[in-house]
Amino acid sequence: MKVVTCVAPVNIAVIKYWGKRDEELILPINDSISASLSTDIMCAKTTIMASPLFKENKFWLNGKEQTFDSPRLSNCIKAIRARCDGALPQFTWNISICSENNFPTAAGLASSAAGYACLVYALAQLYEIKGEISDIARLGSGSACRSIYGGWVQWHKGDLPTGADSIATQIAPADHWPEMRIIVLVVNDCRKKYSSTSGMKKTTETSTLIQHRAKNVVDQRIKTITKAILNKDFESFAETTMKDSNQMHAICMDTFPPCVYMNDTSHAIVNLVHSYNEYRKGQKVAYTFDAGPNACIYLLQSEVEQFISVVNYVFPQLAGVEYYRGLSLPNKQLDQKIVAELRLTPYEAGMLKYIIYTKVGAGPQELDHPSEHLLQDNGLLKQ
Ligand SMILES: Nc1ncnc2c1ncn2[C@@H]1O[C@H](COP(=O)(O)OP(=O)(O)OP(=O)(O)O)[C@@H](O)[C@H]1O
Ligand SMILES: C[C@@](O)(CCOP(=O)(O)OP(=O)(O)O)CC(=O)O
Repeated sequence: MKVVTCVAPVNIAVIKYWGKRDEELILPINDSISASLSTDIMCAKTTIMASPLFKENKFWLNGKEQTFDSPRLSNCIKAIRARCDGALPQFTWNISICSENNFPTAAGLASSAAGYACLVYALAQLYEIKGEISDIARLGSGSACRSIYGGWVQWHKGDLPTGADSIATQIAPADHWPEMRIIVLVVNDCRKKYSSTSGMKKTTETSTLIQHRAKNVVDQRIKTITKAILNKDFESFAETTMKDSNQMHAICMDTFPPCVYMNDTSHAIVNLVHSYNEYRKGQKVAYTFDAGPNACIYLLQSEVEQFISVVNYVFPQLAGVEYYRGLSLPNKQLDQKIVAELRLTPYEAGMLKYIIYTKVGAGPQELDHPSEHLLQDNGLLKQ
C-alpha cells in the first residue's frame, strides 16, 4: 500500500485567464499572472492511496462520493501515468482519492484551481514523478496550473497545438514581497449559476472585445505587472490589476447572452476602493473579481488597518457569524476625517457574509504525518 497527502493553494489572478483556444486541452488565448495564497488559511487537501487490494478506483470530494469517470479527472490521471515509470508496483494498483476544501467549493473562489493542483501534485508524489506537472494540472482546470507553484506565477499560453508549452513558471517566490496581503470580501459563497468553463466558452463564441484584449492588451499588461511585482511598485501593480479585472467583466458583458458575475455589492466595493484611493492620493488598494461577486483585495500590510476600518463602517456585519477568518485583523478606530471627506454612509448589515485575511504563500506541500491522511488503510473515508 502507498499513501500520500498534500495541500495546494488557491490562486488569485491579477491578469486574468478568460477564453480558450482549445477546449479539450484547456489552452488559453492569453497569458495570465496570479499569486498563490497561503495554504495555512485557504487550501485544498487531498489524500491518494494505492493498494493491490483495492477492487475499484474511488473518489470523494468534501465527504461525498463522486464518479471516477469525469473527463477532467480521467485526463489528469492518464497524463500523469504516461509520465510514470511503469515498473513501479503502484502503477497497476487501483486508487482511492479523497479531497476537501476548507473554503466554499464552486463559488468563484478558485476551488477548481486548488483542487486540481492538489490532485496532480499528490499523484506526482504517489508515482514519484519529477519535473514539469503544471501542464497536467491545466488539464483539470486551466487556472490550476498556476497553483502548482508558490509566490507570483505566470501561465504562458504557449503556441504548440499539443499544449506542451502551455505551462506555469514562477516569477518571484512568496517571500519576495512579504508585505503583500490579500483580503477576500465574501459577498456570496453559494455555488454560482454559470461556471467559469461555460461562461468563457460563450465569451469566445460571441464576444468581439475578447479579440481586442488578446491581440492588443494582455502582452503589455503582462510586462507592466511583471515589472511592478519585481520592483515592488504597488501603484503600478494596483492600477494594472484593477484595469484587468474590469476588462474581464466588460468582456463578460460583451458575451451574448451576457454573463454577469459581479452584483450591486461588488460594484459598491469597487466604488469604495476608488474613493479610498482618492482620499489616500494614490493606488493603495486594488480589487479583482473572478467569476463571482466576491472581491479579492490586494494591499500592503501597512494599509490593512485603515482600509478594514472603512470596510467595517460601510458594510456593517451581521451578529452571530464567524466573520473574520485567517490572519488576525488589526482593530483600528475609524478615522472620522475619512467618513466626512468621502461622505461615507453605511449600507444595511449583512451585505458581506465574511472576510478572509491572508497572504501570498509557498505553494503545494506534502504532509508526512499519518494523522493528516483523509483515508483509512482500507481506502475508505475516515469518520
Ligand atoms: N478539492 C477538489 N478536488 C478535485 N476537484 C475539485 C476540488 N474542488 C473543486 N473541484 C472541482 O472544481 C469544480 C468547481 O469549479 P468552478 O470553476 O465551477 O468553481 P471555482 O473553481 O470555485 O470558481 P472559479 O474557478 O471561477 O474561481 C467542482 O465542481 C469540482 O468538480
Ligand atoms: C475568472 C478566472 O478565475 C477563470 C478561471 O477559470 P477556470 O480555470 O476555473 O476555468 P477552466 O479552465 O474551464 O476550468 C480567472 C483566472 O483565474 O485567471
